Amino acid sequence: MKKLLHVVAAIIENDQHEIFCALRGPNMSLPNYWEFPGGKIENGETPEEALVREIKEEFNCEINVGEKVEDTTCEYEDIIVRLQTFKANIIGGVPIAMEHADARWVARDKFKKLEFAPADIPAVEKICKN
Ligand SMILES: Nc1nc2c([nH]c(=O)n2[C@H]2C[C@H](O)[C@@H](COP(=O)(O)OP(=O)(O)OP(=O)(O)O)O2)c(=O)[nH]1
Repeated sequence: MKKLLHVVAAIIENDQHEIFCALRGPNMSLPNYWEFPGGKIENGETPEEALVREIKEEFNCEINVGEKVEDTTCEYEDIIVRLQTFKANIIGGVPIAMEHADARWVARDKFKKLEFAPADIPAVEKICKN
């Protein structure tokens, strides 16, 4: 049976209505794809707790997690990934990429230029409609 990875990601919007997006590095799994920042849920964590921890670890800032945006399951050759996305606000610090190759604020009309990871695409489409 394929292993199930449960992953969470944050849709963080600034005052200019741009969304914070991160580029996975060449040595990470799923290399060179853009994603909404987040990561794997650890044992005993709620999705919201995991998201707060991952954003602190990977982008050195504090967030407040808001409403759910999408819940997508994506089947790969070797694993199944369930990605839950939530809206989030920065409540402390300025996000900087500690592990990713790049991270930046992106306007919705520029999303088409970025190659997003497969499980992130339904969330991309949803927020581009709003
Ligand atoms: N956001 C997102 N993550 C995905 C997708 N497909 C996929 O396998 N993943 C995997 C890659 C990572 O293993 C995990 C995201 O968690 P993470 O950001 O904490 O991963 P990581 O780089 O620390 O972990 P890893 O390299 O050790 O696997 O989900 C996808 O389409 N979108």
